[in-house]
Amino acid sequence: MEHVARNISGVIATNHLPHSHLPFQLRNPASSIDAYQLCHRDREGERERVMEQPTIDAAPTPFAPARDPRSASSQLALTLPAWVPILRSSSSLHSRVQVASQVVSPSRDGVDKSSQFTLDNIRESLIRQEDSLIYNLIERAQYCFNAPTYDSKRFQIPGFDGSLVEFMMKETENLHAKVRRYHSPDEHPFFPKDLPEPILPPIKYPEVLHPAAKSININSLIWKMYFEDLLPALVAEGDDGNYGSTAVCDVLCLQALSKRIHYGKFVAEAKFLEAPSSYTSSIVGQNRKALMECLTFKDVEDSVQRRVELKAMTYGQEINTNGERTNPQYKIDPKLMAKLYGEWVMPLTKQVQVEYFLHRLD
Ligand SMILES: C=C(O[C@@H]1C=C(C(=O)O)C=C[C@H]1O)C(=O)O
Repeated sequence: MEHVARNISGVIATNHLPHSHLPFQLRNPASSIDAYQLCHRDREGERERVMEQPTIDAAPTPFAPARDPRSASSQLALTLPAWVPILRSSSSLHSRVQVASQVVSPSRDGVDKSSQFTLDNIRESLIRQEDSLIYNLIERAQYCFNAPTYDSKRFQIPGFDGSLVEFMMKETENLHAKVRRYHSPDEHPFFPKDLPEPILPPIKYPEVLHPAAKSININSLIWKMYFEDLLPALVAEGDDGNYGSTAVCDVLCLQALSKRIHYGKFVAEAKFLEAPSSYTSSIVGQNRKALMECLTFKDVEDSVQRRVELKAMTYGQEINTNGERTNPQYKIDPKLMAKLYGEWVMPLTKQVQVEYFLHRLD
């Protein structure tokens, strides 16, 4: 019970403390899913004690980053949102930008907006998210296309009119909404209509994005791209009967893609803060083409593709206990992974950036 009591005070304390007072010893710029999994793993041994808890505040916070349970001060980190690593101290001193740098002390709403928010830090988070995305796509690639998963007439789901994958996504989002996933500014539902209210109290997020960011959600495009372009290129044709597993994998892939692509909002904000004058006239003139040119860094895109290909090679090989490769076949074609990034992931991320820039001066 003592441990849980500390958690409760952690929740209360972080709601009142400026973020600069929080221990930024977070491990990885983990994605929400990663954070959930890590949190869950960290707490595995404590499950019984946590479940004894009578109050809802005592529940583990899924969208907070993982913490080191041995560190007393890390208790406070429990309620930080998963994307907070982009605000953490960075060893890289290049292109450091202060958000609302005129705010030097915590504002009255208790949020310190002077935390570091740099393009380097955001790019680091995008690099970390590659791991989640590649792993999820590798998992999906073990199954065939499995068309019945996407056929709205194939399964009779009581009270639901749609395909198995739509059902899985909607039910998953309903559940995750209850633990406030979609209150986090880096999370976007595919089916935003009729989501339930969270059962957990709200978290106060630092307001680093322009308020117009809330209205940008391109998940319908991501959904279309995933099923029409990406999936047919990724998996073998045919039907192996694993429709449930297929739908579970699709949900994870779509969520990882959505998070990565909507991170474009943070990328765009950091780019704007670094060089507002480079973007202002294009924003005023609502010039999409000029914005796209200005926000594009070809050298960064090339290195993203190279790294993704190498990661797909590394994660997609079978090795024995001597560290030797046992199968010459990769689980997923590394070149295909680089192509997926080049043709879909990066262009959609840039599309989000353009949408954000267009409203940056509203
Ligand atoms: C995300 C960025 O913006 C653009 C999009 C990229 C991407 O999606 O990986 C990479 C480089 C840029 O052309 C960035 O500059 O890092």
